[in-house]
Amino acid sequence: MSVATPAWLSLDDARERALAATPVLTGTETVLLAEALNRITACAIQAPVNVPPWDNSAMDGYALRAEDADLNTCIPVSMTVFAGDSQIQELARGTAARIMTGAPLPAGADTVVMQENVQRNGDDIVITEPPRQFANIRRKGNDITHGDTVISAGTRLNAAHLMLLASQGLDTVTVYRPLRVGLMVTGDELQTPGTPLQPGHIYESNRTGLKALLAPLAVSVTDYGIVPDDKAALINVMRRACGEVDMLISSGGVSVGDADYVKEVLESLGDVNFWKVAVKPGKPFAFGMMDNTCFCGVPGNPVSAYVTTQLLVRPVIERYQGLAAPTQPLALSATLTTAVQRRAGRTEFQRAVMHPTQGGWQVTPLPRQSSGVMSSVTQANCYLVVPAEVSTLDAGSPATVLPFDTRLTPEGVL
Ligand SMILES: Nc1nc2c(c(=O)[nH]1)N[C@H]1C(S)=C(S)[C@@H](COP(=O)(O)OP(=O)(O)OC[C@H]3O[C@@H](n4cnc5c(N)ncnc54)[C@H](O)[C@@H]3O)O[C@H]1N2
Ligand code: MOO
Repeated sequence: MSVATPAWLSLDDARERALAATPVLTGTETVLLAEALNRITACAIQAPVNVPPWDNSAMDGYALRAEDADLNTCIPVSMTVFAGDSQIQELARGTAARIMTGAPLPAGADTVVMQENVQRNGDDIVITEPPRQFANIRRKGNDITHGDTVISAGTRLNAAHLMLLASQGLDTVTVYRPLRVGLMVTGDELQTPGTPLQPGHIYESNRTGLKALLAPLAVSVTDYGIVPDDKAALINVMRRACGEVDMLISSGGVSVGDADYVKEVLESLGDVNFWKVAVKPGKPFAFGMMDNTCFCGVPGNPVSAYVTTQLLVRPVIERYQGLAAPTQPLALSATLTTAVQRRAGRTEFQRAVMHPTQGGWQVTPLPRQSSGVMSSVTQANCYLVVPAEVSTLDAGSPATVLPFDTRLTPEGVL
């Protein structure tokens, strides 16, 4: 008897299909560096100046000609140079200049001896360690040379990029305009936090989590609120979003229940590119286009919404924003402390705790993996990835883990 294969895309295929259908922003704007963190450069940036702009000292000490630096010989100190000094005289032959870190190197000097390697006797110095030519000198353009491409187009600007742009004397940068992302959740049972809970209701938490996941991506979010399980209401909000945002993320109502209308409404307003992905949690994820607005329908179960936003929505946002190279989660190998038994078929992202040992990382999946159990996401510090075709992983076998962060919460969160 043949077994029908489910019409689900693999996670990789789903991601590829979503990325292939996603447009790239064209609008750009010039913003102050102070407002540019996490924005994406719209063009390559060439260095307007050399860094450093001139040869300068890397140490507090004495600048001189290396050939004059005979050990145990008294060398007169003929001048002093501070950082910020200009119009510096040439260094007289056979003499040294007292020099501070960052001060321009006087013409003629070709080495700096740090003051710890010098004895100062009144107006003279005696060198106790022989200096190499060009030691302790930061050469003009050594860090960045005028005209170099310092940042390429499609780069998400981090703190280091902003520092580098500032070192170039720039106070603005041209970036893609913010991606306009709409967020809606659907469900008659959903109630805004901060109000007394009504019978049959639960507190709505997905918008809070998704907004936080989107925050580092520097998108501009329009909150379309809680939409009832009602086709007309969904059509109304989704049609409005079409004219207002580049991308709409909806949560809930995307499975097969009698009040799950999201996919049907997407079909009526645009095209469903795919629905259902072989991923756990997150199977009923839907992707499509409504005119030029990209649509991502994440499942309502909180963990499913959270995980699919990380796995599928984030790459789509990055592509749409103009990021040149999509980001990849850091994947490490860890040894399983306990066996994993499960039904094969979907790539599974289990909430787990990883910790360092002398032999490398170990990983322990958390006991509660239901997609409604958000508390285990807060207790985990990584996902344990179980490949789609695998039903058993033995204790002691290697497994792939995706740390939530580069700084892990220590063991003890359990
Ligand atoms: N017969 C089947 N039933 C279900 C299937 C299936 O294949 N066959 N798939 C299950 C899977 S897997 C998932 S995931 C869920 C997803 O369903 P929906 O996207 O339609 O989500 P809802 O039914 O609207 O909600 C599910 C669950 O999550 C709660 N929820 C929804 N939104 C929020 C929110 N914003 N904040 C907090 N909690 C939320 C909701 O109350 C439900 O308990 O379908 C399975 N069913
Ligand atoms: O795909 Mo669902 O997220 O397993 O509950």
